[in-house]
Amino acid sequence: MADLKGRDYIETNDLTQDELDLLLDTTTELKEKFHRGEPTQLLPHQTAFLLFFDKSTRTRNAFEAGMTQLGGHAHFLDADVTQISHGETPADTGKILASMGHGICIRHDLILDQGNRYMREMAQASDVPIINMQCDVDHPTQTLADLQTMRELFGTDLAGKKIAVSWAFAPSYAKPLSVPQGLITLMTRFGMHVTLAHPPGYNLVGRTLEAAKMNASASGGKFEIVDDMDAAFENADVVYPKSWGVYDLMLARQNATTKEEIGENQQACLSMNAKYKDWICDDRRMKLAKKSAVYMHCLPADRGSEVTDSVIDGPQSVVFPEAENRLHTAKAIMACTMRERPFS
Ligand SMILES: CC(=O)N[C@@H](CCCN)C(=O)O
Ligand SMILES: NC(=O)OP(=O)(O)O
Repeated sequence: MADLKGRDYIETNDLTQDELDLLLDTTTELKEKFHRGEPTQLLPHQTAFLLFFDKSTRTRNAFEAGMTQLGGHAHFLDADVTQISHGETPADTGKILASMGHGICIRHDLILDQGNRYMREMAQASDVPIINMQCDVDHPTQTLADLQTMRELFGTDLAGKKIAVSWAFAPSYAKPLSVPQGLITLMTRFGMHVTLAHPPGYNLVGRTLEAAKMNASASGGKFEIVDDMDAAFENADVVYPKSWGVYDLMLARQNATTKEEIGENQQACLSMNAKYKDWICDDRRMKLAKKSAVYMHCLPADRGSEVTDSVIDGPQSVVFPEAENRLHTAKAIMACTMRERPFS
């Protein structure tokens, strides 16, 4: 029987199918108890440290409220006001926090090739679970909530259901790749037909594409990449359009040293995005998907760019139940990694 006690949750691909099922079943149990008003104090007197290098609304509050509901305490840490900003290493920081609490949750998503590495280095050195609240590679607490939401809508057998994970226009510089990468990696585990759509140049990182291909072939699902948002939406059960950045331009920006270089890079990103302003999820595109299709987004969404108000506020949108599921999945991940299996 699967048991995640003491384990890290850094990428969904680190877990077996049984382990993912344990997290989903625990989520359902915790959610039902929450709605019945029953206590779920599975982690009394435990502390989870929440270390944020970047901003958050949903994730921080899901983990803080979630830990209260589990009977423990979530301690918020802004990386900028810790000694990390003076160069203290992930190994040292991890050892110290592990000696004082029971789990360390980290968001470190905006710097390519750093967030995932930071979490892996801390995990090597610390003997409490490390939970990834979004890194440069994956956003596994988001995608688990997305999977939970789909299971609630379509039943636990998602085999053959089509999800369109599409790039969408945003007037901002560059959003992380972790959400689309996490989605194609996880949804292909469940036999889903995953279509990734993006304009030329907006490629995801190779190892996540490889993982999606392998997962699809192992589960009997499908994984394809197209450069046409309409084609991706055709006959979809779920549409998940969101913006992300151009990897090479994001990397160039990280390496830029002068104000001029940064300015030029930013301009290049904005003008590249602007070529694809018509990549918006609107009522016309929703009609290409199945009548029963749902619109999903991790939020925050760029209204008027990624999606029209009529779609995100319309009858096919499930973004608010999806966001609520961040709470119940966060509790399940903490409860399953910070103690033995909670419900038999
Ligand atoms: C603006 C920004 O960094 N957005 C992030 C955070 C939202 C997490 N789902 C993103 O779109 O990936
Ligand atoms: N979806 C998500 O991760 O939201 P936050 O950035 O607000 O945490």
